[in-house]
Amino acid sequence: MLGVIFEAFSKPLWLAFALIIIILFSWLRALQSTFRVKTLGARYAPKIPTYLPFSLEFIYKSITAARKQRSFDLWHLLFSTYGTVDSPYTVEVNVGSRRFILTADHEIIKAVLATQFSNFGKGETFNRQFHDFLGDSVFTTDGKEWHDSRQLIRPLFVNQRIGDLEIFERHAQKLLSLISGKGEITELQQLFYRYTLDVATDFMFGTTVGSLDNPQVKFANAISEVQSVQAILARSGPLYPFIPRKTYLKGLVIINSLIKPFVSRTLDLSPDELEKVSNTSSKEYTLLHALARSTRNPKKIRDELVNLLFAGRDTTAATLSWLFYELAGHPSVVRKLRSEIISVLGDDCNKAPKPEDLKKMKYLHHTVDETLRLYPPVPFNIRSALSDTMIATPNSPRPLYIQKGDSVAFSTLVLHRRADLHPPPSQSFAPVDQFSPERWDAWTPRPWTYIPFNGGPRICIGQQFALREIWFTVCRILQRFERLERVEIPSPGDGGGRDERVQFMKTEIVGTPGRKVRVRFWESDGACHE
Ligand code: HEM
Repeated sequence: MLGVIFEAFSKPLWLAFALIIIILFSWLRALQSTFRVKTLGARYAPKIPTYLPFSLEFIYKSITAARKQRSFDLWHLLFSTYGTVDSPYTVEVNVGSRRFILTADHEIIKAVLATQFSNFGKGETFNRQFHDFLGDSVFTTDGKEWHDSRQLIRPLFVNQRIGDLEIFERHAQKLLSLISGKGEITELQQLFYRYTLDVATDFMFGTTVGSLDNPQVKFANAISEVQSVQAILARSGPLYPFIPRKTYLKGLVIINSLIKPFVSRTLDLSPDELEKVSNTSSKEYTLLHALARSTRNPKKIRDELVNLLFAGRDTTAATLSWLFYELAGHPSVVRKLRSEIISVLGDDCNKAPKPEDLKKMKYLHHTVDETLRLYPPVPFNIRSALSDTMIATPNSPRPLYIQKGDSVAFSTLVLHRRADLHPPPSQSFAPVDQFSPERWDAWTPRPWTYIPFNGGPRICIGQQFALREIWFTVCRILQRFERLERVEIPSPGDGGGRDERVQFMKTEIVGTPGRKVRVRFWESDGACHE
C-alpha cells in the first residue's frame, strides 16, 4: 500500500511536500513559543526582519560577511539597526525552524556560560557541524562525555607542570635565532604559529614536531583552510549540505597524517610504561599517557589530540601576533616593558625569567590583557538551549525567553569593544578601540565584561599555561631587542575591500591578523649572541 503511495508522487512533489511539512513545523513551533512567552510574562529579543523562506537573505549576508572578514561590522550594524532601549545588544532571527539569538550583552553571556550553565551546551548541531574536524571531544560534547574529557586532560594543567618554563625556553631560543636583529623584516605571524605548534606538541605529547626547524607549511595551510571552511559551515544554516568542502576534506587528511604517529605512540604505550609514569605531576607524564589510560579507541585519541593541538596553538599564536603588531607601532610601550623586564631580571639577556619573576611584571600583564581585550582569540561563539529557559536582564522588566533548541550566538569581540561598558575617554583612559596597556593601571573591568577565556565551568583549561607562554615569550624577545618597527606593505585582494595597508582581524574560528605581521627588530647594545 505504502509502495503505491510512494510511486504515485514524483520527486518534485515529494520535495514540495517536505517543504510544506518544514514550514508547518516552523509555524507550529513559533506558535507554541509565542503562547509560552505570553503565559510566562517573558519577551523575545527584537527581531531582525527577513522576507525570504528560511531567511535566505540573512544567511547570505552572514556568509558574505564571514567571507569578506566583516562579521564584526555586520554584528554592529544589526545591533545598531534592530537593538532597542530594552535590548540594545541582543537581537534575534529565525532561520527555518531554528531561532538564533545574537548577543553581546554580558548579563546574557553570564547566564549562558555560568549561572544557567546546565540549560545550555554545544548541542547536537554544533557537534554535527564540527564532527569531521574535532570529532567527539572536550570542545564538541556536553554532559557526561564533556565532563569525562575535561577530567582526562585536567592533570596536564596542574601548577607543577605549567610552572615549568623550560619548555618555553627551549623553543624561544630557536625562535630568537630566526629573528634578525639588524633591522631586516621578519614576518612574525608564521613564526609564532610554528613556535606555538612546537611548544604545544612538546607540552602535550612529550615530543615536538620541530616546525621552527622545518616549517610544516602543508599542515599550517591545511589547518587554515579547514578553519576557513568550518567558519562558513557554522554559518550556513539549511545550506549546510551544499557548501563545497573539497579543500576542507583534503586539509583534514593532512591534519590526520600529522596526528597519526601520536595516536600510534599512545596505543603503543605498554602497561609497564604507564605504571612507571603513573604520577600525573611527573615531568614525563603527557597527554598520551592520560589518553592511553582511558581508552584504546584510536578515533577518540585522535579527536582529543586534534582538539588540544588546535586550542593550544592558534589562540596563543594569534595573541602573540597581535601583541607584536601593536608593540611595533607603540615604541613607548616597548620602552616601558623593557625597563620593567630589566628592573626584575637585570640586563643579562641570558637570564631566563622564572615564574616568580613573571609574576612581578605588572606592565607586561597589562599589555597582554589589553591585547586579549582588543583582539580576543575566540571572537564569536555559540551555545544551544538544552531546555526552555528565561534570562533576566537589568534593562528590561521582562525576562528573555529561550526555547529548547534555540541557539545563542555571542561575540566577545563586540562585547570587549562596547564603549558603554568602559569609562569615558580621558587622559588616563584611551577610547576603547585603541591599544593602551595604561588603561589597566587604575581600571578593572566589571564582571563578565572581559572574558577572553570565557567563564563558568567550561572556562579555558589552558588559560594559565597560555598566559605564562605569552609572558615568557614577550619577555625573552624584549630582553634581546630594544627597538621594533612595523612595516605595512600593500596586500591586494585579501581584505574584503579594505585599504590594502590596513591590518584587520580574520574572524574564522580564531581571530587572527588577516595580513602578514612584518616587523623590523634592532638588537639592544648589550644583547646576547649565541
Ligand atoms: C590566549 C590563549 C587562549 C585563549 C584566549 C583561549 C580561549 C578559550 C576559550 C574562549 C574557550 C571556550 C571555548 C568554548 O567553550 O566554546 C577555550 C576553551 C578551551 N581551551 Fe583555550 N584559549 C587559549 C589557549 C589555550 C591553550 C594554550 C590550551 C591548551 C594547551 C587551551 C585549551 C582549551 C580547552 C581544552 C578548551 C575547552 C574547555 C572545555 O570546553 O571544557 N586553550 N579557550
